[in-house]
Amino acid sequence: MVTMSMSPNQDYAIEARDLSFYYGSFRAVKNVHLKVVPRQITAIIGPSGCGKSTVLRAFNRMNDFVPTAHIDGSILFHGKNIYDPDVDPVQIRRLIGMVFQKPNPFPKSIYDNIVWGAKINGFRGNQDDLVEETLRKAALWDEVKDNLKKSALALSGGQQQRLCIARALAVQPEIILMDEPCSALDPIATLKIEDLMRELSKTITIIIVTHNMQQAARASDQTAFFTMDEDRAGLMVEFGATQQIFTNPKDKRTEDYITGRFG
Ligand SMILES: Nc1ncnc2c1ncn2[C@@H]1O[C@H](COP(=O)(O)OP(=O)(O)OP(=O)(O)O)[C@@H](O)[C@H]1O
Repeated sequence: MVTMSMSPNQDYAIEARDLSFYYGSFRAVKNVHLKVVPRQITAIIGPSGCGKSTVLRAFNRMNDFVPTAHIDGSILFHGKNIYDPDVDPVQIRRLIGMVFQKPNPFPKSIYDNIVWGAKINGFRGNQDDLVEETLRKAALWDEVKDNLKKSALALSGGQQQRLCIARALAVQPEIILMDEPCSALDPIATLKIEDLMRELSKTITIIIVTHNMQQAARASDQTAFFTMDEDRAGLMVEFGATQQIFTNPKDKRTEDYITGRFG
């Protein structure tokens, strides 16, 4: 197994280098170069089918579960291509966690949702402390502290999503990938998640796929705009500071998309 320790001067948290992604013979994404800035929130936006989720999942090898999927190019994490044969994907998914569109807590207690993954990953510390600390980080502690043995499925959708974020945090990742994490939530729960993302980004890197352009504009530091080419392959058109992308895009395709003329 490869040990990944942060090199002190690394200017990216993870980097896609000339990444093309295939499902069988279909090239879903082509030639993506993307350097994700550490401890910031990066939003990936673009029209349906342009490969946002595919790229996001490539960042922690979640696509390994799709038998026809394969990549060209590399994804560098601590200077190492995570697709190299000596890299353990389980270790990658511990360091690069994921939160999905629909909250998916385990059908267990709130407490067990937090400690389960941590125990599998060799956690030997005090479980009560881990649960409290993690739920505080996920801005959920005050709402659930008296009901830790209650089923996670009895929580509201927004609370379940914050629990899923807590569950991801419990194994101390460096990066959290979020695939449309608020699409099943109401506006108040959505804002709570965005506040939480802002707080978490002081210490970890967040990459979020969102269809909601206001959310990208409001909640991210960097934005990557993807679109689809004539061959239906997704490509990255533009990447930069969110404010620049939304106020002064360099590419006409970005401008058309963010002003609602396309997509
Ligand atoms: N498991 C799969 N097998 C085959 N093709 C797939 C698979 N998953 C995605 N695709 C195809 O890859 C392309 C990119 O899909 P992807 O879901 O990454 O796009 P997206 O931008 O996230 O779309 P959306 O915004 O609609 O979620 C699409 O053409 C899609 O049909």
